[in-house]
Amino acid sequence: MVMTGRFISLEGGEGVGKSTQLLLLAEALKARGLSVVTTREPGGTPGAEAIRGLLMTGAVDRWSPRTEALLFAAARADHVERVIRPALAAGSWVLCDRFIDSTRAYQGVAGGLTDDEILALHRVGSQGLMPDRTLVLTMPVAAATARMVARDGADADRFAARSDGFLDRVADAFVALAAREPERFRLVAADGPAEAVTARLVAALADLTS
Ligand SMILES: Nc1ncnc2c1ncn2[C@@H]1O[C@H](COP(=O)(O)OP(=O)(O)O)[C@@H](O)[C@H]1O
Ligand SMILES: Cc1cn([C@H]2C[C@H](O)[C@@H](COP(=O)(O)OP(=O)(O)O)O2)c(=O)[nH]c1=O
Repeated sequence: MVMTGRFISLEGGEGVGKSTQLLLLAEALKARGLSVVTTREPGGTPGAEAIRGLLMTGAVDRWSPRTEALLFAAARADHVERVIRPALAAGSWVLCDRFIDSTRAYQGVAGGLTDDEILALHRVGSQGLMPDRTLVLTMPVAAATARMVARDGADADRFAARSDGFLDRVADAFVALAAREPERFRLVAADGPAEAVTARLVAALADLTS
């Protein structure tokens, strides 16, 4: 009998180190003999990557938060159906760079939709699939923005043009979501060397790996 895998999402604002840590955490889990699939949102399938292209390019006001929420939900539905559920069913752990809590933070708390509206879209699109553990990387917005500017330079996407106030609301939203669901969430400090952050993330999964 194949054991069902665990579904882990990595969350936090831009530049906190999610993409970096996704790869390092995958290596750490593989070293423990686990089968690991890494993926990201928006994206993870050809269809969802096409929707990502619509979301990430163009003027900041190209889409309203309500339309964005629908596009993210549609991309997520394809990703869940074609990649995440099959991988979990096959016994793999799935590490996902952002998931539903990004929609709750960006389009919800910062964008003005209610949490109920976003969770309703998630029920329709993805049958309400929730991660087993959500790891939120936390660091001051200014420090994360500095990392992001160093990474992207002139290639910044639509979302990178958001005001500091918007990014502060996003960061606060993740902390508030974590406080409401302490079983699922862990807040993990994102400062210091990458290897130190990975060790904190592994520790935050200890109850799932034992
Ligand atoms: N622990 C760290 N210390 C210093 N720089 C880091 C660290 N982790 C990631 N970076 C760098 O910061 C930038 C943003 O990291 P990235 O993983 O792309 O973040 P995110 O996916 O959250 O936007 C990248 O240039 C990355 O190399
Ligand atoms: C998944 C998701 C992402 N986003 C935003 C957050 C990011 O600004 C952008 C793309 O995410 P991402 O590629 O992870 O950007 P970064 O590496 O800079 O963190 O999309 C939402 O607004 N809602 C969502 O549901």
